[in-house]
Amino acid sequence: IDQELFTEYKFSVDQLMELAGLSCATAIAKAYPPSSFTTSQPAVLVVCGPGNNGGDGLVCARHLKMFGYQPTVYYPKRPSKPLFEGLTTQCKKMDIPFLPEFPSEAAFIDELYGLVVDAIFGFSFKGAVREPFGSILSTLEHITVPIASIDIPSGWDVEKGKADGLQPDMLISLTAPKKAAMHFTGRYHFLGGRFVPPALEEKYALNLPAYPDTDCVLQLT
Ligand SMILES: NC(=O)C1=CN([C@@H]2O[C@H](COP(=O)(O)OP(=O)(O)OC[C@H]3O[C@@H](n4cnc5c(N)ncnc54)[C@H](OP(=O)(O)O)[C@@H]3O)[C@@H](O)[C@H]2O)[C@@H](O)CC1
Ligand SMILES: [K+]
Repeated sequence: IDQELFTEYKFSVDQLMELAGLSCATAIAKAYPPSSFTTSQPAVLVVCGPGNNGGDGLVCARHLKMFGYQPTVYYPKRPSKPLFEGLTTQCKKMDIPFLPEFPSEAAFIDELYGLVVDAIFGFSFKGAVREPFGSILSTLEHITVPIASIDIPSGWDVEKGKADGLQPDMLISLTAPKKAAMHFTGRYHFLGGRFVPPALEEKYALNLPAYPDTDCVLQLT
């Protein structure tokens, strides 16, 4: 589906990433309004990985800032591609800080942020987690503030999940929930990425639920 959107339907990655990231920020704003934060500011740590899932995270951070949150980004592995360089510059010009190092202890994250956005890996993740993401995920497994995972909880097998892995409070499935979403036990499951043309939805019998009105997200649970 991903391939066809680009090759046959002629969407660019930037277009879909913008809609995906906007969906994520919108879903977060619905589940965790700024008033629900116990930190003095609605501070959010957005952890971005090296692929398109990380790109969704950068777009999400920019929209969160627009919505009145205080996002901070951690982006340790930055591909030298115009798309990611552009998204990084856009965030910096929105005064979104980039952390030079990941907090060494889970307690530091709990103290400074009210929410963590997991934009590390999406549907192309496979095999054993390589550094620096192994240590980052180990720290995230010990935080107590909620985690909102974009598309798939990072470190999970895309189909089978990971019983002893990250247990996010929120999952924002993009386009359609992946098989691992069956193992999600957090409080909020949203569907986002309202950009699948009906013909494509039909071809793959996606059977997507209807989005309400003009909303770009739909709460599933
Ligand atoms: N149409 C759609 O559906 C849309 C999808 N979108 C989004 O794109 C996401 C898919 O993005 P994607 O394909 O770029 O890959 P993604 O999952 O981010 O990760 C790959 C990166 O991780 C790395 N890596 C892999 N395994 C690893 C390991 N074990 N340990 C360490 N590193 C590992 C791998 O590195 P490499 O193997 O190349 O070194 C590569 O750099 C999708 O989930 C959704 O969020 C939207 O943006 C737009 C519309
Ligand atoms: K993720």
